[in-house]
Amino acid sequence: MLSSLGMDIAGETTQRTPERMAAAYRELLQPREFNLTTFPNEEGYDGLLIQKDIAFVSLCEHHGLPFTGRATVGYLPGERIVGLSKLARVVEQFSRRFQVQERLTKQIATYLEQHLTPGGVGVVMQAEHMCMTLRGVQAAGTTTVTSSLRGLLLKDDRTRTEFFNLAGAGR
Ligand SMILES: Nc1nc2c(ncn2[C@@H]2O[C@H](COP(=O)(O)OP(=O)(O)OP(=O)(O)O)[C@@H](O)[C@H]2O)c(=O)[nH]1
Ligand SMILES: [Zn+2]
Repeated sequence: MLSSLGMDIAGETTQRTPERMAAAYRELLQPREFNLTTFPNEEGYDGLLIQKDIAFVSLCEHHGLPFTGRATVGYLPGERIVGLSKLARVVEQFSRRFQVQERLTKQIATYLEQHLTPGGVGVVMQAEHMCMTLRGVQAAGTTTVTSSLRGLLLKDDRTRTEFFNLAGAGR
């Protein structure tokens, strides 16, 4: 591919470029392993917990180009609470594969719903897709926003409003 694009892959600096490029893509497509550590909700915490601005990098399955942005993940605890770092690890787990943003957003919500059995889950993702900002339509600066809501965050107006207020506050 690089030769056909005009790169001299025999050059001293570029002879390992095909190999480096393959390794770079492998790295982007290889999430780190993790265990979803949970603890009993001993305090009976019944408020929303929201983690904002989790940076992620994914690859668009149409062009193999990155889309990057920030995720906000929240849940309403049931009998167990999750270790805080694990929310960002779940985002990484599903980001580091060929994706579309809609599927990525749903997969994170479904995973937390199934593994935490919480009162509700909410995921909001905003991203820049390089395939539409750097090439193609070249809509520089465009952000795509997706959301997936489960349980009370979907069904209960007050909880949903609180989630979006907290998710939107700050930056
Ligand atoms: N729904 C959705 N579409 C995406 C995502 N990432 C990229 N796309 C779109 O996938 C579409 C692929 O369209 P095609 O017409 O087959 O490809 P293309 O000729 O390269 O299209 P252009 O990008 O418009 O030049 C484009 O409109 C992309 O913007 C995503 O996460 N979700
Ligand atoms: Zn694309």
